[in-house]
Amino acid sequence: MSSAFEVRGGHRLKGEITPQGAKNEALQIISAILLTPEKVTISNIPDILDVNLLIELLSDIGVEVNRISRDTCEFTAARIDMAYLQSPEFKKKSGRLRGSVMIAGPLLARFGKAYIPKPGGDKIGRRRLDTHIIGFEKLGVRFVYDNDDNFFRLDAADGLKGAYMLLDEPSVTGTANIIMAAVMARGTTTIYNAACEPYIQQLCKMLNSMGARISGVGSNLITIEGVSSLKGCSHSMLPDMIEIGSFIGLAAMTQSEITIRNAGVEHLGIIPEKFRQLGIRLELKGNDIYIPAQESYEIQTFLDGSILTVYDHPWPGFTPDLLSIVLVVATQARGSVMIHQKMFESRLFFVDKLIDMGAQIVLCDPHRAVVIGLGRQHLLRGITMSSPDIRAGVALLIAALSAEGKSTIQNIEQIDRGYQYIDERLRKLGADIKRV
Ligand SMILES: CC(=O)N[C@H]1[C@@H](OP(=O)(O)OP(=O)(O)OC[C@H]2O[C@@H](n3ccc(=O)[nH]c3=O)[C@H](O)[C@@H]2O)O[C@H](CO)[C@@H](O)[C@@H]1O
Ligand SMILES: C=C(OP(=O)(O)O)C(=O)O
Repeated sequence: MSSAFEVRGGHRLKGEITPQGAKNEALQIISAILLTPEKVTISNIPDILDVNLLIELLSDIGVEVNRISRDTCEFTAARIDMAYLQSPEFKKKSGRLRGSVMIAGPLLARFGKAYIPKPGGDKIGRRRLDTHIIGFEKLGVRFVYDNDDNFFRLDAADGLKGAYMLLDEPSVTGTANIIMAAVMARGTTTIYNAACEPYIQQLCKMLNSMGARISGVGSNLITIEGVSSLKGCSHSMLPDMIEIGSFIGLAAMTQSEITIRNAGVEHLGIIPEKFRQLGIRLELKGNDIYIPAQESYEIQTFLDGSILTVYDHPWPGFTPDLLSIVLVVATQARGSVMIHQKMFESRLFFVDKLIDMGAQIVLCDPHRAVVIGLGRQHLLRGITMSSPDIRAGVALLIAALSAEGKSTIQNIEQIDRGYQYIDERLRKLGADIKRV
């Protein structure tokens, strides 16, 4: 696969686009198939690098994978090769994505053993696994950490036992991992300060349809009554809310009229409202989002007239995965906004590329940037740049599509990790983008 996008910007786009199935949900759901020896059918699977890698990893450890259509797979985890989990190939492969960490919970639940190599994913700051490991420990798991090759060996020789736990932080993958470990533990597990993103809600819905007994779904207090086994099920992924937010930003930045079809609007939480705070008009029409072509948009202030701050917060707050998009969209707004990325310390450094393109941004420190909107007084200039992480990559792509002239975006594997056939889909809206 080639590794750069060449974009000629400054064109208005028009048309309809349908979001892919949610990447971060898919990584949880596909890990959960390990909880049963029976067949599990998953649909609306996004065809993206991270998800394909996870499926490959499962197949390597013995899961039977039957792709019945482009977005639907049947998985049967009847026999698992536990020895493979200690091999160098496993360490290497799972080190290429973040989601691989979530096969540990189901393996502990079913086989009482698991191994976690240093996971991959975006290099956006420290990404500790403490919440996962401490949660497992509360369920009776012992762990050994090999410092030399960043490898956790987890063992629950006496089986898992339900427990009460108050998480140090509402980690998304940590909560998913602990829930999956606890579904077949003896007795009751209570997780307080649990993450409750739609990804987690969907996971719980799937597990309950497999026979699990989870209550409190959607809240930060989850109760799980252990059951002895789980059966097969069918599950369909929600539309990817991060892709939806990216398309809203794209429409505003390129003054385009775009309809996002089947956007699962009831699951978007505060996302539409945050884009409205930037002055973007959008209409929720049934399950679609219509964004009219807008000559300009003006960032709101707080009620007292002070400068708006957009910051990340665990669900139902605003997801950190859309802050890079909000930031890029603000560069062409009228008005100013402070972007405060509280969770990750290296996710704002990509602003230097936007500054090179002509944006007015002050990076105050690794967590905060002030954007002074250009209000379309002049367009950004196309440049050659490299995509540092998945969301910054798409933010740069949006900038390039709105910019004057040609841009080249390198390292687009980062974008392909999470956005399905993005060039092809954007071309259908009229974008001038090609892989080179
Ligand atoms: C595969 C997957 O699903 N990845 C998502 C998942 O990653 P992941 O599950 O790895 O992220 P976590 O929820 O564990 O935490 C992310 C970071 O935020 C920090 N933190 C977290 C909670 C909190 O209240 N305060 C705080 O500072 C953590 O220390 C960590 O550095 O959730 C992140 C946070 O929504 C998203 O960016 C990732 O896209
Ligand atoms: C940070 C992200 O992904 P990952 O956790 O897979 O690195 C993301 O999806 O924005």
